[in-house]
Amino acid sequence: MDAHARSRMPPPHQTPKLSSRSTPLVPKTPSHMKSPPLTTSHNGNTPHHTSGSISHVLSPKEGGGSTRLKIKSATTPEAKSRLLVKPIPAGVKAQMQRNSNNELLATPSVRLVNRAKTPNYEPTLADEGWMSADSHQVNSNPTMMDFDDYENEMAETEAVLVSVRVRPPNPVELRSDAGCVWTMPEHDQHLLKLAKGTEGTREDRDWIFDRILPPHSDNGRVYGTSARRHVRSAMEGYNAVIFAYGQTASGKTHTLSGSSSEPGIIPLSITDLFSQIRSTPDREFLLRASYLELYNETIIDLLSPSGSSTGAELHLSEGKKGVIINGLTEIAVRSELDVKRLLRSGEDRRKVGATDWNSRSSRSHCVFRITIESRSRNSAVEEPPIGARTPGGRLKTAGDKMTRISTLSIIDLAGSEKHTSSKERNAEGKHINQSLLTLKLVISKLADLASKRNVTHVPYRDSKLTRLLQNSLSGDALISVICTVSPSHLNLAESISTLAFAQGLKRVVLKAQKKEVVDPQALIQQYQNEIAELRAQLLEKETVGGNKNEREKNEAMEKRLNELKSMILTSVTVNSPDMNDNTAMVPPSPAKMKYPKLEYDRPSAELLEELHAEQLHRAELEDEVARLKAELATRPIEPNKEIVTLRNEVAELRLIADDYERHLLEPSRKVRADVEKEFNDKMKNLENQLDSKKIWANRLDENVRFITQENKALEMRCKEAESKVTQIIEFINLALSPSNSNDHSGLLPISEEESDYASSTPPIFNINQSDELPALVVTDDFSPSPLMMGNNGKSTLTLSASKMRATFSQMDLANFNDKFGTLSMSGRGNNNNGLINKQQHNRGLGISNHKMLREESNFALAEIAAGDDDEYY
Ligand SMILES: Nc1ncnc2c1ncn2[C@@H]1O[C@H](COP(=O)(O)OP(=O)(O)OP(=O)(O)O)[C@@H](O)[C@H]1O
Repeated sequence: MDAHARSRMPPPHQTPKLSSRSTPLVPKTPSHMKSPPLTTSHNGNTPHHTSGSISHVLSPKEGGGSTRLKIKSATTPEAKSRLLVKPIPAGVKAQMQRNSNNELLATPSVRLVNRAKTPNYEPTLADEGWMSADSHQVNSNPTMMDFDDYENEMAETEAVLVSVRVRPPNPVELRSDAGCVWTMPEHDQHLLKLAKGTEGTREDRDWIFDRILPPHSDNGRVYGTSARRHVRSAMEGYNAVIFAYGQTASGKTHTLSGSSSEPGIIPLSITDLFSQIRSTPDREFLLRASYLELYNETIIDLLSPSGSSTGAELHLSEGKKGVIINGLTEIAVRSELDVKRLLRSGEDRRKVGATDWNSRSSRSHCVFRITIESRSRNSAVEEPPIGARTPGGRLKTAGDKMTRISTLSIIDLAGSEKHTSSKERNAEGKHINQSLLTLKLVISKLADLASKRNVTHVPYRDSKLTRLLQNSLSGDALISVICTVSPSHLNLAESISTLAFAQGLKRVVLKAQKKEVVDPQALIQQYQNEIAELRAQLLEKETVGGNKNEREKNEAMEKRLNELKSMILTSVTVNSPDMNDNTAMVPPSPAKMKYPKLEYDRPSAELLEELHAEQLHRAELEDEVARLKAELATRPIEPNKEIVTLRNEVAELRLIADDYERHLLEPSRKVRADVEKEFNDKMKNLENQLDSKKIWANRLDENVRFITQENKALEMRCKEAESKVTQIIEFINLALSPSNSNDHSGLLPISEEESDYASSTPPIFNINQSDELPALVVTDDFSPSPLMMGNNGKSTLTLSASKMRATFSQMDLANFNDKFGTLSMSGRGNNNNGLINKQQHNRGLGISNHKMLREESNFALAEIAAGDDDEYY
C-alpha cells in the first residue's frame, strides 16, 4: 500500500468512519485472502453488510480501469441474498477505493453481480475460488494478496458465516423411498425450501443462508465455501472458529474429519495452513496443537501425556483474557504429518459409540485447536515504536517484534438426538442435548443483544460447552457454522430445528479483531530469545575452547538450538507435504505422547533415567502382549460377519423349507397314504375273492369228481342197459328171423295174467300193423317187461319207452322197417287205425291220420334217441 493510500485509511482496529450513505461491501475479513468474503448478511439485524448504495456506475474507461457499481439497499432478507460479491481472481490485486462522495469503487477484479438480474448466472468453481472437486488438496501456491487496503474499508462487525449442508440419503432413508424433502434451486445457492407437498408440516418458509451445500457437494467444496476464509484469517491473526451443528448422523464428522478418500475440513485446514506458511516468505510461524473433548460435562485432554487411554480431565477458570482451560496440553508441530499424528492419537481416545442412527456416533463435543504465532522476518518493517507498552505492561525494547497470536478452533459437536434404545447412550444424550440447548439459548441471547434488545444475562455458565465457546461467541472470533441436515422426511422436525438454530446464528454480531501485539510471553518470542542466547553462548564457547565436559555441554546446546530452530517455521524450513506418506496415519509412539517436550525442556540425565523407566515399561508391555496373544490363541474364533450372514441365510432357508414341507409335502404324503390304503384295500378284496374262488374251484373239482363218478356209474348202467338191449335186439332179430317166424321161443310167454293185462290194457304203440310181421308194442309202463302178445295171433313185442329209446338208437331202422314194416303208432283216438291209451289222449297227443303218425313216429324215434322219457310226453 502506498503512503498516500495509507494516509487515507483509518488505523488498524479502528472503526472506519463511513458516511451514512456509504456501506461496506463485504463483512470484515482478513486482508490476505485470495477469496474475499462473498455474501452479505441476509439478516436485517446486521445492516452494515448490505445496505450500501453506490450512486453512479462508471464504465471501465471512465474509472481508468475501475468499474463503479451501484448497490441498492436491500430491504428484505430475500433481496439481500441476491447481492453477491464475486471474488477476486487469484493473482489480481484488489483495489477498493472511494470516490469523492465516499462511494465505494471496485476494480473489475471485484465484480458485483446482481443475481436477480442474471438468473442464469452460474458461479463456477474457479469463480468462487473453490478447490477442484476431485483433488482435495489446497492450492499449494496461492497468490497472497496485499489485502490491507481492502481490509481497512471493511466494517468493524461481522456476521457468523452460516452454511447448510444437506447430506445424501443413507440406506435407511433410501429404503423409505420418500426422496429429498429439500429443494435447492441451482441458480440460487442461498435458498433452501421444503419440497411442495411435504407431509407432516406446514412449513413453507424460504430459508436463506450464506451457502446451501446440496447432497452432491464434496468436502473440498465445503472447505472452499465455508472454511478456507476462516483458516486464512487465523493465519492473519484473527481467532477463528469453525463448527458443525446438526442432529445425530447428519454428517458433522464427515464434514469436519472426512475420510481418507474425502478428507474433511480439519485435514484440509492443516494442509492449507502449511501451504500458507510456504507462500509467506516474510514471516515466521510457530504452531501448537491441542485437542480436547467434552464428554458428559467433563473436559478431557485428548493429547495429555498421561498415557491413559482416555486422557486427563481438565478444569476451566476465568482469567483476564476470558475462560482459560488449565493444563491443556499444547504440542508444537513442525509439519502436516505431526498434526495428523496428533489428531490420530486424539481420535483414538475420543468417545464414539453405536446409536440407533449412527454406528460411529460422536458421544462428545470435540475441539481441535491450532494456536498460530507469527512474526515478521523483516525487522525494519514491524519494529514497534520504542517505549510502547507490551500487554504485560513492560516497555517494548528495540528487539521486540509485533507478534500475531491467534487460534483456529474446529469443533465437532455431538449431535442432538432422540431417545435411543441404549441406557448408556441415553445418559450421554441427556448431557449432549442439555449442552446444545444452552448453546441455542446463548445464541438467541446474543442475537437479541445484536438487535439491541434488553438482555440482562447470557447463560454461558450453564454448560461447559458454552463456557468453552464463550470467548469466541462473545465476539472475539470469526465464526463459520456448517449446519448439517438429513434429506429425509424421517428427520424433518430435527432438520427444521437445526435451520431455526442456524437462523438465530445469523443474527449474532461478532467483533473479531486481529491480535497483533508485542508479547514476551509469546512462545515464538521466547524461543527466539533462547535461540539468540544459545547462539551467543556457543559463539563465546567457540572462541574460548574447552574440555570434554564443555564440549558435551556445547553439543547439548547445539542440539537444543537446532530443535528450537526447527520449531520456527518459515517458507524455507517448513516441510513439503508428502501426500503419499502413509505414516501420517500412524499414531505417535506412547513415549513420544507422554513426553512431548522431551527434546528441548529437560536435562539429559533425567531423560536417560526416564528412558530406562520406559524400557522397563516396554518390557512389561511386551510380556503383557505375549500373555494377551496366548489368551487370544485359546479363545474360540469368533465367526466373522460373512459367516454370521450365511448362517442367518441358512436359518431362513430352513424356515422356508419347513414351510414347503408343511404346505406341499404334507398334502402329497397324505395323497400317497390314501392311494396306498386304497390299493391295499383292493388287494385285500381281490385276495378274498381269490380265496372264495379257490373254494369254488375246490368245490367244482369235487363236483367234477362226483360227476365223473356219476358218469362212470351211468356208463356202467348204460353198458348194462346196452347189453340188455343187445340181448333184446338179438332176441328180436332172432324173433324176426324167417326161420323163426313162428318160433316165439325167443319171446317170453305171456302168462295168463299178462295176457289179461295185455287185453285189458291196450298197448301204446302197435308197431307193424301187417299181419305177417310180429307186432312191437311199446307201453308207457317203464318196467322193462317186453311181452309178446298177439291178438291176432301175431307176435307182439312190447317195450317200455325208455327201453325203446335205447333200443331204437341202436337199431337198424331200415332193417327194422323191412322187418316190421312201417312204424306206426296207433291209438284209440278218432283214428281207429292206431292205438293210443287214454292217458296219451288226455295229454293232447292224439294222432289224427296215419301219415302223420308215421312222420311223428320217425320224429319220435329220433327224439326218443336224444330226449328224456318225461319230455317225450
Ligand atoms: N455428505 C456426505 N456424503 C457421504 N456420506 C455422508 C455425508 N454425510 C454423512 N455421511 C455418512 O453418514 C454417516 C453419519 O455421518 P457422521 O458420523 O458424520 O454424522 P454425525 O453428524 O457426526 O453424527 P453424530 O452426531 O452421531 O456423531 C457416516 O457413515 C457418514 O460417512
